[in-house]
Amino acid sequence: MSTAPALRAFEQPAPHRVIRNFLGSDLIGQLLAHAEANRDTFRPTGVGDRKINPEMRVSRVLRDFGSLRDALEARFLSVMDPTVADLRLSSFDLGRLEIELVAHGDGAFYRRHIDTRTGPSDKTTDRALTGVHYFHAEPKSYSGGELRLHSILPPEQGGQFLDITPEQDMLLLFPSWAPHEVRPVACPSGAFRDQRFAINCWYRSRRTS
Ligand SMILES: O=C(O)CCC(=O)C(=O)O
Ligand SMILES: [Fe+2]
Repeated sequence: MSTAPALRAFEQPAPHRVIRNFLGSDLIGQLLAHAEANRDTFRPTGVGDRKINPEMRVSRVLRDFGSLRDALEARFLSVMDPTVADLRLSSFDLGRLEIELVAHGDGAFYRRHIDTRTGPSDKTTDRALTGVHYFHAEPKSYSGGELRLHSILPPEQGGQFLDITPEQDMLLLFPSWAPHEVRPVACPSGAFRDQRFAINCWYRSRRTS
């Protein structure tokens, strides 16, 4: 099928940016310890207003970062403006950061979605920019779990995708409207500490009307 030139951008995966060595090994160590100490507090993740839907999403989430929250928020905030410029996104007025820690164990996944539609409803802000920061215990003991970044157009209409493999201490940023998915994870040991950990950070834009 031939696509009108104006639609070609919709065949490409959305713009994205990768920042390596984002938090440093000290903070990674503290995050792993925090995750392990709170392993029983992780809850099944939901979609939309936290509705659990195991056809769509399987993983567990912790929203309490304890004493690590301030350092994490400062770090995520520091890359917002350069990322908006780098990805040529429309600038927005930050309402708040939404952060959570997600553990994907053996068989976990998240099917294709856009983050502007899957978050909790909030009358004053909307998710504008998504950051996903990956970390894991060494040696890395899971495989799969690639972040698949899709184009706006589906594959039947010429849409393409790109798989990004999570690396230790890597931050991936993309616009929250970009369709994406988490490919299934294999974590054969079954140990909690071997799971695929990711901090989701949504930069929420204040609504103007
Ligand atoms: O863990 C990831 O790579 C992305 C997770 C995600 O898409 C989400 O929680 O909305
Ligand atoms: Fe997402």
